[in-house]
Amino acid sequence: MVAPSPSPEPAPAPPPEREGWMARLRKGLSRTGSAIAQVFTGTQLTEEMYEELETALLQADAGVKATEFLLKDLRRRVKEAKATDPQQVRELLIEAITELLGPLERGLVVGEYTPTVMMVVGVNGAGKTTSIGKLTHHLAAADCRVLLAAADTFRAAAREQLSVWADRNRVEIVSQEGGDPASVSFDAVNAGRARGCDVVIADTAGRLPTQLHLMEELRKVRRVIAKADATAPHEVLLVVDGNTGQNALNQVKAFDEALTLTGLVVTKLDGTAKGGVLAAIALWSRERQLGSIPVYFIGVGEKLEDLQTFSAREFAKALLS
Ligand SMILES: Nc1nc2c(ncn2[C@@H]2O[C@H](COP(=O)(O)OP(=O)(O)OP(=O)(O)O)[C@@H](O)[C@H]2O)c(=O)[nH]1
Repeated sequence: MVAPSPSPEPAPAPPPEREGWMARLRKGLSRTGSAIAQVFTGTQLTEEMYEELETALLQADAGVKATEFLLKDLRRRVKEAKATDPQQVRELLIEAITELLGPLERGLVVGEYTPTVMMVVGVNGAGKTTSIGKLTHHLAAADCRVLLAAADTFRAAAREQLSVWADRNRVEIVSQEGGDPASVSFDAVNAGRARGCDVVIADTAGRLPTQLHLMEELRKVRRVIAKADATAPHEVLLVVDGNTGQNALNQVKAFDEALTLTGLVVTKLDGTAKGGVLAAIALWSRERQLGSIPVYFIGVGEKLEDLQTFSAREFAKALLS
C-alpha cells in the first residue's frame, strides 16, 4: 500500500490534448451548463434556487426522474454538509452528478478475445461511421490490427465513407456491393481470424427502432456473427447523438431491448444544450437487469482527437461551468 504523502501534491494537470478536448466539452456543454451554473450566482441558498435548478436540469434534458433524483440527493448533501453558500452547493451538485454518472465510466477492453468483434448500431446520422473511423485511428495507433466490415450494404456512400477511414488508418476492409449485412459480417469475422486481426468492427446501416424489419435484420447480423465465432459479438455498441436529448434515452432503451447492448458512444456533445441526458441514461441504467451500460466514448467534434473516453467527474464539472 502506498503511504499517504505528508504534504499532498495538487493533482497533475491533464495532458495538453485532454485539456484541449475538455475545453471543447466545456464550451459545448456551456449552453447546458451556463443555465445550471447561473442558478448558483446568488449569495444565499433559497428555496427559489432549487426551483431554478429544477427548471435548468429539465431544460438540459435530464428528464423528470433524473431531475427529481438529483434534487433529492442534493438536498440531502446540503443538509449533511450544513452548506449555506451557493458555491458550496454547486460543488455538492458536481459530487451528486459525478456519483450518478460514475457507473457509466468504464473502459473498452480489447484483447480478451482475438479478434474482438464489435458491432456498431444506431439511428441514421448518429455518427456511427465517424466514430468507427476515430476509434480505428486510436486502436491502430496502439498497434492493434483492425479489420472493418462495411455491413451497411444499403448505402454505397456509407461503404465509401468507411473505406476512406480504412485507407486513412491503413487498415483492411471487407465490403460487398449489394451484399447482405449478415454475410458481410460473417466473412469479416472469418477473415479477421484468418488474418490474425485484433479487432473486427462492423458498421451497420442507420435505422429507427420503430422499423421492425430493420431491427430484425440487426438481430440476424448478431446471430450470424455468433455462427462465425460462438463468443462473438463481444461488443454491441450503440452510437447516440447527444443532441437529441430524451430521444437518446428512448433509443438506448429500444436498441438494448432488441440487441442487448454492451456499450454506448455518445456523440455531438459539442454545441448541445442537452447534455443532461447522460443523467437520464445513468438513472435508467441503474434499474437495468444486466447492470449499467458503459459509455465507452464521447464525441466532442468532428476531428480525430474528438472521440474521448468518458469521465464522470470531468463531465459533471463541464456541465456546471
Ligand atoms: N459536431 C460533431 N459532429 C459529429 C460528431 N460525430 C459525428 N459527427 C458528424 O455527424 C455526421 C453524421 O456522421 P456519420 O458518421 O456519417 O453518421 P452515421 O451514423 O454513420 O450515419 P448513417 O450511415 O447515415 O446512419 C457527420 O457530418 C459527422 O462529421 C461529434 O462528436 N460532433
